[in-house]
Amino acid sequence: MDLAAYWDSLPWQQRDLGGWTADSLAEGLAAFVAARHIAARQPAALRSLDILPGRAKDGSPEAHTLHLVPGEVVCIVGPTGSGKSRLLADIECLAQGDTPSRRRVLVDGSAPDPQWRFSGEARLVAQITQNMNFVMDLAVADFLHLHAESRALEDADEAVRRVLDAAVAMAGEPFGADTPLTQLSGGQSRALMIADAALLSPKPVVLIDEIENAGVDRGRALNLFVEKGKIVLLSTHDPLLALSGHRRLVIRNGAVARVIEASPAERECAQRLARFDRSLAGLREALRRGEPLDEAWSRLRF
Ligand SMILES: Nc1ncnc2c1ncn2[C@@H]1O[C@H](COP(=O)(O)OP(=O)(O)OP(=O)(O)O)[C@@H](O)[C@H]1O
Repeated sequence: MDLAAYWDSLPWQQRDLGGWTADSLAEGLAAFVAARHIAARQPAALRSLDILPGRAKDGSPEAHTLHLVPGEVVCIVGPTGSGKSRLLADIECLAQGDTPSRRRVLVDGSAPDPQWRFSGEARLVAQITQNMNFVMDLAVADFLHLHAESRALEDADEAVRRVLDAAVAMAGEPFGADTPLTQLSGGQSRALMIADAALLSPKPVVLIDEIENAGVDRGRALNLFVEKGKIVLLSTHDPLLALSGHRRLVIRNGAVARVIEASPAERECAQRLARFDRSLAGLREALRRGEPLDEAWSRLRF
């Protein structure tokens, strides 16, 4: 039953409230409730996320405690099946010793408010995976407008334009405001999700599971999150992407086995690796254009 109908069902004497009509009072109350509800749903500015150690798959204790702060990109590496997605899932649900790993996640140093764990809107975490896709039958700009308006942004048009520009800059193939969401390629969809999560979503933590094959400019995507002060955790098998964070977690047998901070020597190696990667991308492009490999190879400068 809505508020106006409830008010109408009350005895007449109780409705005499100095000039308020049932409708205007119900409207006011509804606005008040909505405002409180929206305020309660907004995650406060996050200062830190701590991941307290749990147990490996064999039950042995995990050795590392992790302290993550806004603007930090943490990469997660490890063999297939080692537990990278489990770690992301623990963060996504703000685990409290109630997942197979028994990890606990603290928000600003304390156990999180249960509503941040269980209400979709109030969650602190946005997640982007290789398998995600849009199912709405809307044009890109209409979707972004809906999101901007639901966030009650003052200049929704400007916000939509910024997300669209960032998404197009990240995607290999350009697309426009009028492109239907369902016609975006995998890479374009991922680019739009990343730009939306970075620039429109209030969620302070972003989890990314394998975006490497999506045709997205990954360096640009990560910078967008860092500029917005998000905490980013990125699980990957791609060596260049694995080296792009401030820290790298090595997962083995279900537990964080090592935490590596990139040394200056490693950063230099990473730059050389990036040059190899560009050469390989050039070869790939030449093959796509139908060039013989030896001709493309002769232009390479390692
Ligand atoms: N600490 C743990 N305790 C118990 N089970 C675990 C633990 N860590 C991971 N697992 C389980 O091991 C299985 C494989 O883990 P997960 O899917 O996270 O691996 P992954 O590293 O993401 O693999 P891939 O690279 O193939 O995606 C899952 O069923 C997961 O729930």
